Amino acid sequence: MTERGLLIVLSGPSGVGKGTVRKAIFEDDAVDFRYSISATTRKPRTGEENGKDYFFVSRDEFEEKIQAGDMLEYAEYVGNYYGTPRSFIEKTLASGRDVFLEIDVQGALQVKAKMPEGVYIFLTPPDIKNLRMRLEGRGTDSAEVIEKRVAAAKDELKKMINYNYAVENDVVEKAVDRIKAIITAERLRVSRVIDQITE
Ligand SMILES: Nc1ncnc2c1ncn2[C@@H]1O[C@H](COP(=O)(O)OP(=O)(O)OP(=O)(O)O)[C@@H](O)[C@H]1O
Ligand SMILES: Nc1nc2c(ncn2[C@@H]2O[C@H](COP(=O)(O)O)[C@@H](O)[C@H]2O)c(=O)[nH]1
Repeated sequence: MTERGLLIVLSGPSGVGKGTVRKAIFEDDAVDFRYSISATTRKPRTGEENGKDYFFVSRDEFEEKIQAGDMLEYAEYVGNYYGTPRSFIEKTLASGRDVFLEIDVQGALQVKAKMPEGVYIFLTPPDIKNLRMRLEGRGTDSAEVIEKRVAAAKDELKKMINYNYAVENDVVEKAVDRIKAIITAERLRVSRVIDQITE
């Protein structure tokens, strides 16, 4: 029987640097896990590609997918739907490959309730002031949306306790190394547990 892949969930407030850190992790050729592309009703930002950054869909399409049970989890965040397509996750894990999700806190906690065996990592900013500066510096959101994202972040930080790990994103390279170390340790732990069961 094929050993199931490991589910790795990177989460945390908007603007903390999840995408930046995830892209840096995937630049490493030795990384062999698959990235789960989310669906969203948000409009693409300059440079974003359908099927690469997100599957960009209409609200009607998204709601049809919810009704059909096609979403492993979904959340409405600052006026748009975001969700994780279920079939990719199930097929990839069943084939023995590890899957990496980068999703918001509401979604991560939904996945954790369904798949507690996953590895749940909360990426945290040095502080809220720094988070706001990152959102402003990114230059992709209006002042109004930034206020909403910062307000959401204050609630999300309180949910850090529900994760297996908290990683500070003070310096991107350091955060990347910390996350890689967690994944290496978790893979070893899971394979050793399976060895003991099958001994
Ligand atoms: N360690 C860091 N130090 C300083 N700036 C950072 C750091 N990590 C990321 N940034 C910057 O912060 C901004 C937000 O990063 P990013 O878009 O990766 O966040 P995110 O958590 O993926 O946001 P969202 O959830 O909204 O997609 C970007 O401009 C990025 O370059
Ligand atoms: N619950 C989910 N949240 C997701 C998913 N994909 C992305 N996100 C999170 O949404 C916010 C906003 O993203 P942005 O691209 O508009 O800045 C951010 O926290 C993302 O991590 C998902 O599939 N499910």
